[in-house]
Amino acid sequence: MGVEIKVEGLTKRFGSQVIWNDVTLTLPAGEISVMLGPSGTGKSVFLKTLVGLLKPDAGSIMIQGRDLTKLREHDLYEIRKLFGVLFQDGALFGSMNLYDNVAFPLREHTRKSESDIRSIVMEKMDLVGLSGAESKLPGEISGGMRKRAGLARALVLDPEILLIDEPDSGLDPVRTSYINQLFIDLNAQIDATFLIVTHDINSTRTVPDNIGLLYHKHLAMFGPREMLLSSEEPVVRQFLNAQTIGPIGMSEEKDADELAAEAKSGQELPPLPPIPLQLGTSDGAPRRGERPAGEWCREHGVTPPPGSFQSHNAGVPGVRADTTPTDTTRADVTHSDTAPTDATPTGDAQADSVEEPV
Ligand SMILES: Nc1ncnc2c1ncn2[C@@H]1O[C@H](COP(=O)(O)OP(=O)(O)OP(=O)(O)O)[C@@H](O)[C@H]1O
Repeated sequence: MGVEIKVEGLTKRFGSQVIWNDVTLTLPAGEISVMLGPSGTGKSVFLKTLVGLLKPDAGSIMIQGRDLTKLREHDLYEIRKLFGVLFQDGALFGSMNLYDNVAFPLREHTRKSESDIRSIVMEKMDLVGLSGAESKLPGEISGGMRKRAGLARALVLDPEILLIDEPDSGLDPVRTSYINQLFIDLNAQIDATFLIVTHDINSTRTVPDNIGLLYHKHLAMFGPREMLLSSEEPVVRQFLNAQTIGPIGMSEEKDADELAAEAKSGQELPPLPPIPLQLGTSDGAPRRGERPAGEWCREHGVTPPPGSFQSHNAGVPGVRADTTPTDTTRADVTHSDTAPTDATPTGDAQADSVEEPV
């Protein structure tokens, strides 16, 4: 069913180096959240802290009424079973074929028979579109397939929480779209709480229910996707729109001289781009975290940037162009020469996507 994770006042240091300070956020049960941040701001450290691999210096992580930071090794071991983790490279054992890699957590952490293990492994391999690749070694397959094998392995213990570190690193844009679709479909099917770390702005704008931004040793903002995509806060605005103008510099914060020079030259951040529709499931099944397009903006009296929530994404698998309040349907489709005219995807579309050899 997915469980809520409530983080309060979390601080992590390595020696005298503060990684982040006083991080407070709630990952809502069953929703997809994305964590962003410039390189080195401690996103991976945050994931490792959530799963109990690193101890924070202060703060709490509440899951099912228990503070994970205070648990003893045995209880921590138990609570870790709620988590599935997908590391950047899939973290597969190079000498084991995919079947054995995916079966590994079941053999390590359960007493299931080999025939039960077989049916679980085959089900998860199928879920990520890797049926038929069981006997391949990690070195014989592409980076995208390794990520999906890592995902299958993260799923075998039926996690309530899925932590995913840079699923799109090293993937081309098409493969990134397939894996994004897979996350949306998986979230609808297993209803777990997802936290994805990514640098991919397009994925961030279209996939999650919530977005967080770590910057300069603190959490700059965390909240619903529409809140961050309509935010005028300079750091959030600069990062989510991939701009050089703004407080974030090449190596961290710009200094006062750099900002003054920028202001003097009259450089300003461009207007906010339209908020795109959120990616839907391939078969149109609803997800728990899904909200009607524009709902957050309406409820909070925020005027979204012009052109928001229109069907520019018609033809993208899973995007239901016909359900949006400001939908102007095909007139808005700017790529009508390449996009299929029927924007309503079918179950087959999903099957095609997961069978694609990535
Ligand atoms: N075990 C460790 N011991 C000491 N320092 C560490 C350790 N793990 C991470 N760090 C430091 O913590 C900081 C944050 O690292 P982290 O990998 O979490 O950043 P990130 O935001 O995920 O970066 P990227 O986007 O480049 O992957 C870095 O300065 C890193 O060197």
